[in-house]
Amino acid sequence: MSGTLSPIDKAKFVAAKRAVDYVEDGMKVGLGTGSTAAWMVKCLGEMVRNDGLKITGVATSSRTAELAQKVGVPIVTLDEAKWLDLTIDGTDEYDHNLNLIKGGGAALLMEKIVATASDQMIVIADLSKQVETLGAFPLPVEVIPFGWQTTKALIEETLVNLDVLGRNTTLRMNGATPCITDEGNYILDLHLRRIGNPRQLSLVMNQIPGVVENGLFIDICDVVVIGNGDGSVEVRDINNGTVEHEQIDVQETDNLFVDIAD
Ligand SMILES: O=C(CO)[C@H](O)[C@H](O)COP(=O)(O)O
Repeated sequence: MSGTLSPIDKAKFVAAKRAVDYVEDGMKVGLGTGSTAAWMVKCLGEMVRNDGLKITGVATSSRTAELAQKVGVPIVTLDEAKWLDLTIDGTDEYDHNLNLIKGGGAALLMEKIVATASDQMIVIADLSKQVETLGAFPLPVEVIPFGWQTTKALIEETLVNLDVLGRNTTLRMNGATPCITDEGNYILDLHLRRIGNPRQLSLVMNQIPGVVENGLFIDICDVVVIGNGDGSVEVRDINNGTVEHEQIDVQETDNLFVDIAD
């Protein structure tokens, strides 16, 4: 399989492969959403099936729950698990403080609830997600469908007084109809270009009636594992300030996932 992996898929795969080293027998693990997180779920499935790893997963979306079931990772609800040892998830952007923009896959609400209910959050990414300042990726904001245009107008009005460059806000579509999240809400994408004060923006957004949650993850992520197309990974731990480099042997995993689609 390694021969068929594009450099970007290899980068995502090796990040996932390194991140699952954090998972130990008996852990309750939050399972993120997206193409990078899907590699992590497949890696965990392989560990459950082949190595007898015993874990309980909590999925951050219906998509991830389906994949977990397919690869053999047992799933419970967050209410059943109550508190998690670890969450591993992808991201759309991360900065030097490991603050994030998430929600490109419309799962930000469940992702934030699950990550916040975890002792540790590990983000898996490739270098294209690294930014000096958050905001080039449009900030997803989950809103209640009722009165969404009023909520959108309020958000745009509020942005005038905040440290951002852009104010254009668009309703995320799925073809001809609005994109609906797993919780039955809409997503507004805020094209801010540069977010000067992510902490303030996050707090202010969540004060607006109709806003359920925003995609800024502030002080939630502990570790980022950055994968590269050559199979190398960098592991940055924000709490102890360490940076480690490793090479992942992709050949060992040949044909692991050939029968498993996302
Ligand atoms: O936040 C997310 C989903 O809501 C994803 O983690 C984020 O969009 C990254 O996805 P990918 O790994 O496919 O680039």
